[in-house]
Amino acid sequence: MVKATVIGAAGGIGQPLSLLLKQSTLITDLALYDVVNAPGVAADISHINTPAVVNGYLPKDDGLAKALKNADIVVIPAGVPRKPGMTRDDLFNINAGIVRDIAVGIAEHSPKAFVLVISNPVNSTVPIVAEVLKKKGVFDPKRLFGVTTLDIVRASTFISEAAGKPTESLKYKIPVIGGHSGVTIVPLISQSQPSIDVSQEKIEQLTNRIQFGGDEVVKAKDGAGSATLSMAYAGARFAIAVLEAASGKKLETTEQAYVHLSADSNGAKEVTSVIGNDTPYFSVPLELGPNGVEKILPLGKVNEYEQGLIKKAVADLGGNISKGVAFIESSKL
Ligand SMILES: NC(=O)C1=CN([C@@H]2O[C@H](COP(=O)(O)OP(=O)(O)OC[C@H]3O[C@@H](n4cnc5c(N)ncnc54)[C@H](O)[C@@H]3O)[C@@H](O)[C@H]2O)C=CC1
Ligand SMILES: O=C([O-])CC(=O)C(=O)O
Repeated sequence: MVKATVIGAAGGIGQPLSLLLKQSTLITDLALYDVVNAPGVAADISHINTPAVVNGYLPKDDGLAKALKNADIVVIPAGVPRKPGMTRDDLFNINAGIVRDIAVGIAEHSPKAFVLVISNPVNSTVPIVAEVLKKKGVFDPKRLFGVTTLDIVRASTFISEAAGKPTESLKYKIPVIGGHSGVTIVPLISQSQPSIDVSQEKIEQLTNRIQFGGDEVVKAKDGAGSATLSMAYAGARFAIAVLEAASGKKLETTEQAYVHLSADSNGAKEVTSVIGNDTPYFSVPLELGPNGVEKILPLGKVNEYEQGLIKKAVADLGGNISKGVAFIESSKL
């Protein structure tokens, strides 16, 4: 029996993400929570003839507690998205409090769940969840993930296009490390598998496109929000990978996420030998297993250009992380 809970399930990401999770036969209980319309989304999705039993919850009648109770995995796409001209950090003022309150619910009702944070700014919302769980004495760094899968999905798409092989995008694996906003997103294009043979100028253009891919969608949606469908795809892919690994399956692809490096102190040593000791959180390639992070995998060979990108990412991440930590320090929990 596997219970998956989506918090923010009626939103632009939440609805298609819930739909994709309902397609997974690994999930037997799908709990959909939102401050609006969750029962409607649940009623709709519940008619699909896959195994998961679907229930929708609103805040009334202890809905959050019921949605979270005994969850094995909690996916959080709750909160506001960007409009043109905004950075992800501009979402902090609204989303920090939303994510904090959800984390309090997780600490109380599903402290052993895998927690997947989608709400932006991920660089800060993951530390917020961690600090709440620490305060409540239930933090396990192996089970907390900031979802950065969309960055690796974009990298595969853009790089296969640049290689002239857009129909083979699924084959293209490019590690994307760091955080999840602007220059904190660091694609390691030199490690692309299969490799691509393009000029340094093209590599720099591709790097910029991967770093600012979210802005492309925000601009195209013109005030109607940010990426929702590609994010639902990426979020479902990562959630299902976590569940498959938890069930003992050996995964064929390496997933990545923004984790606290204490999730695997041995693996972290190799990572910090490349990125330094100035950030406790970083998106890294992971081996997932029954308890979540089994291993933080080596970053591999990084060239001088990428080393420069890492330096900028680490510098920016520091402020994002301490802002999240300070928010919980000043919150009454
Ligand atoms: N990690 C990533 O790669 C990505 C993250 N995002 C982020 O995901 C978040 C959600 O984006 P969208 O789905 O487009 O927004 P949306 O506005 O369409 O949906 C958000 C949902 O959250 C709900 N919500 C608000 N407060 C809540 C609370 N306290 N508890 C439960 N639900 C609550 C809303 O009612 C709404 O249904 C945004 O912060 C966005 O920036 C978006 C794309 C990619
Ligand atoms: O750009 C945004 O605000 C949403 C997001 O995180 C992404 O699409 O990567």
